[in-house]
Amino acid sequence: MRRRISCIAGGILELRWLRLRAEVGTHAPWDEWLTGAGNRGGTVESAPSVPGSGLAELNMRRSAAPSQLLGNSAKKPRFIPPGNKNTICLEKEVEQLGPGFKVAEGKEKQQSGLGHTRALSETHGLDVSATKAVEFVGEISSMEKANGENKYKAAEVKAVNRLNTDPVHVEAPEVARCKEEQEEPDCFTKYFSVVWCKASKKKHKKWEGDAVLIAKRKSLVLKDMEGKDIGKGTGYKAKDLESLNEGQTLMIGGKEIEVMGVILAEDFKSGRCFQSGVTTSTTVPPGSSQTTMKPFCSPIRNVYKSSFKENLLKDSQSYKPRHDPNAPNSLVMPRPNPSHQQMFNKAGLPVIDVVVDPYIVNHLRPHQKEGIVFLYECVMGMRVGDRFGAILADEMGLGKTLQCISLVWTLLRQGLYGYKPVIKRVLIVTPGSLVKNWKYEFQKWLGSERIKVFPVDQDHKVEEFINSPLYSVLIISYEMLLRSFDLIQTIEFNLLICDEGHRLKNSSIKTTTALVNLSCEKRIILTGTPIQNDLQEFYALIDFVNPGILAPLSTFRKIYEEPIIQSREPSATKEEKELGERRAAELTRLTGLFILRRTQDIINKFLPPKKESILFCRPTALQLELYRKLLSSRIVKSCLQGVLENSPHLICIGALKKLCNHPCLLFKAIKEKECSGTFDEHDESNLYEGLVNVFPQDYASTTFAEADSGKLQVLAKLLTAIRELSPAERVVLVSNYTQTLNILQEMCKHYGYSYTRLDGQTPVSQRQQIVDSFNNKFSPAFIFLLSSKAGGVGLNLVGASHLILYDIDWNPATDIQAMARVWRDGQKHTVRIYRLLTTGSIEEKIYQRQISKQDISGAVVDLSKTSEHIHFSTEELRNLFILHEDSSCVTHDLLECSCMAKKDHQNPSAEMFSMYRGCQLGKNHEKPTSKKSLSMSQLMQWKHFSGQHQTLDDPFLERIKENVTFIFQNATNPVTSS
Ligand SMILES: Nc1ncnc2c1ncn2[C@@H]1O[C@H](COP(=O)(O)OP(=O)(O)OP(=O)(O)O)[C@@H](O)[C@H]1O
Ligand SMILES: [Mg+2]
Repeated sequence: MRRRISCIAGGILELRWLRLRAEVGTHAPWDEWLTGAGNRGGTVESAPSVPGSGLAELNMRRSAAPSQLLGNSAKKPRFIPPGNKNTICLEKEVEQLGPGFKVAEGKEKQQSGLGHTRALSETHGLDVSATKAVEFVGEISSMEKANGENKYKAAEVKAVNRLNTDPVHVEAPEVARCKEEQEEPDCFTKYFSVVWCKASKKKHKKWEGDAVLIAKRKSLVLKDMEGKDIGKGTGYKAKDLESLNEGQTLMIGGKEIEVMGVILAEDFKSGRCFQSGVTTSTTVPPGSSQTTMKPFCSPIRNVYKSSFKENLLKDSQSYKPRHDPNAPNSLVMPRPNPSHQQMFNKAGLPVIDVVVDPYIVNHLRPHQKEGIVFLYECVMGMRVGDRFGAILADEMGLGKTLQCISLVWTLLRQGLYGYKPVIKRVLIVTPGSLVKNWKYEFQKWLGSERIKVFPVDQDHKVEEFINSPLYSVLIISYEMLLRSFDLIQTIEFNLLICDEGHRLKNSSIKTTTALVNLSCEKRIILTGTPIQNDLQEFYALIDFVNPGILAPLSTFRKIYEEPIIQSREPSATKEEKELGERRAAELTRLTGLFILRRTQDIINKFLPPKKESILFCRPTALQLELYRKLLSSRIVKSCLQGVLENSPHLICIGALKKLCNHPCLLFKAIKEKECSGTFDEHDESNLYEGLVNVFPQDYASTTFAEADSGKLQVLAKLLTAIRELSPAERVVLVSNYTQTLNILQEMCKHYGYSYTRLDGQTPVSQRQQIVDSFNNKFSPAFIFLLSSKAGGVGLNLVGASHLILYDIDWNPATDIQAMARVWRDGQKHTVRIYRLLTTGSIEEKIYQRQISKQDISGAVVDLSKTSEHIHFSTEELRNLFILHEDSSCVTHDLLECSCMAKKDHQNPSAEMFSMYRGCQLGKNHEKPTSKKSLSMSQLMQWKHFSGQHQTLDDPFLERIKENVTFIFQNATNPVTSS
């Protein structure tokens, strides 16, 4: 339910925040949570009992190995002696849904209006009226045998006898008919929901999946949730199989299973029992054995009907979580506080520990465990009252996907109050190139038996998801979502995950408005680059996940945006600065309750070494001449005089960037303009005037000419070096431009390098396949050509260990995104990243701007903008439109470092280098904590040297130094040898 705060005046808004603060104040502060103080983050070893709830500690229900139940007969699942008559009825149900089915209906009718005990006694009466407890032999429950089975049986027999004499027991006519049919003992089929794992003697079982067990006469068939046979066995005693009941374990085909509940024949036939979540919902708590007689729909609701409730609460001892909360390394979700219970557990159902499946927990990194707890608290409304949204903004590669998968799996299978799972259906919206990756990750972490997810593509339409009972997770691209929105709207989703969700920063785009209209209140945005633009975009993301939490936009702008922006102006007064900082701090604090961001540093220790080099490439003579000519054009001059109407400066910037990549791109643009024949004063043709004469007479844009571009020369040599020095390693080659990728592709052909390519033109359906086959170690492709704009986000390209960024984007996030594709979990080799910049050109200026903008770290937003939106002052343009021909690195010149004068800084170690006080811009103690948000002062701490030095300790750089004027280099997780 969307709730908007209708505060219009700032004062009211402040009041609202005060209230919010007060609500929030009941929780541990965010930083405390993160650091684990306040006992909130990470593994919760011993969940506190719920004060005032009147509920005792609840026992685990599903995951416990049978051995854990022994020694306390009260905790044991009840042993219900086999009832031949009943099984004959079931057989009828199976065979024809005839009399037996009627029995079920009739019984249901009888039960309604009766109390739990009475209903139970009827069931038992039906089961046992002509029998007594039987021995339980064969493979079944050998562990139970070994641990005082007799006592167990005795208790059960007693219970059964008591039930047999229950005076309220009345036989329905159908029951009598069952009794008559008792004479055919061997003929029955029963269905059970079970969990299974490979047979082992371990105390703490790790169940590997749900399954359906079919018991027919003396044989068993085990089917996974996709309906595939995963185990078979014969030679059991029919009476043992007939009497199978919840909590009992047995072996089948090398697998151990535990029975979770009985499935109606009808549910098996309709396939509903294979539907995700059904195993939980068709299973009733220990102590009740009436499942077989209940219609499928809403069994949980029936179980918790008010007539039952009291009994169940009293019987809370017999409730147990799906997984053992006390098992070593268990990840238990925080218990709700009393106010949460008051709000969300009006029925007073038992509070059950929610425990993440140990199958997945064992793979989780510490930060991922914290992330799962965080997400859980957010979507359960435990962090901010009545809000259920979260933004997981971990830096790239920290495994946001796995954290979400863990959450989804937990919520689909477990309930906090009673057994009803928290969610039933999940919608994951993601960029097209990642749809298959999500499916792959689900499989990677949960195997194929546990859950079936449905990725939408050309061949698999949303209708199929709607019509099939098998799926609980729909994965769809943003584009496809819009196309199928009418259908999507008809599905009730309980959790919405928007991967790379920063695209929702614009609240007026179709995708955002469509998603906002979905009536799903648990919403998660995943993004590695959360706020690329301004505070309004930040607001849009917040408002998407937690509608209304920040008050109306107009108020937000007055209270936050304006003071914060004002405080950053050079002309800001002391008071303005102070106000802006305080507002920013408050905004950070407030939003920090449901935004979690961890930097890549936290997984560095799990990753192999990374070496990052910024290579300043010497421009060719042709590039220099063209560059000069461009700068002397009338259009550039008018820009410098402040004539910026129609954005002529963007045309100039575009031309200079093309030239830096390769002169042929400029040549092509000139020719195209000539052909189009249009002309006006601020037009490109004005810029290109006379330029064509600078090109050689026979110049052709179609021919690949390595010698014309400084960066291309460096690239070609670098690839040759990689091929020779590390023939088994592969390269990702990134550009922001399709035309540049075409040139790089030509170069691959020229050198005979096998390559693969992913850009905006690549059909979405093929993207994951391209990525997968490249990552395969047997892939023949040496190079992966990647358009960072099209496919930079989210991809895992760990098949490569070298990544070359051929050009630079205004937005540092784009480049950081691209660079993170290779140095991530799963990478086995030392990673080498190279950024190519043309010395003295606009590329250096863009780079400087990138890193100086990242200096604004710590503020609530990174105010760097995408190129079209950047506002340039005339002063900035003047700086941008200068060519520094006589510098080997303008960026280094800016650092005012003394090393160039001394010429003795080649190859100092990072530590040694920090001793050169003359090289430090900042003070030593201001060393930044995150290497990711590189600033000018941090750059100073990188190793840096001119390409002229005689020996470089890097064999790859050694090969290219002739074409490189300067190098900055940084190593993370360095090893002693390069
Ligand atoms: N605990 C883990 N152990 C091993 N590998 C992991 C772990 N967590 C994640 N991974 C792997 O790390 C890679 C990166 O994870 P993922 O794609 O989820 O990152 P991300 O946070 O979504 O990054 P991005 O912002 O780039 O999309 C994947 O191949 C994933 O399978
Ligand atoms: Mg991702």
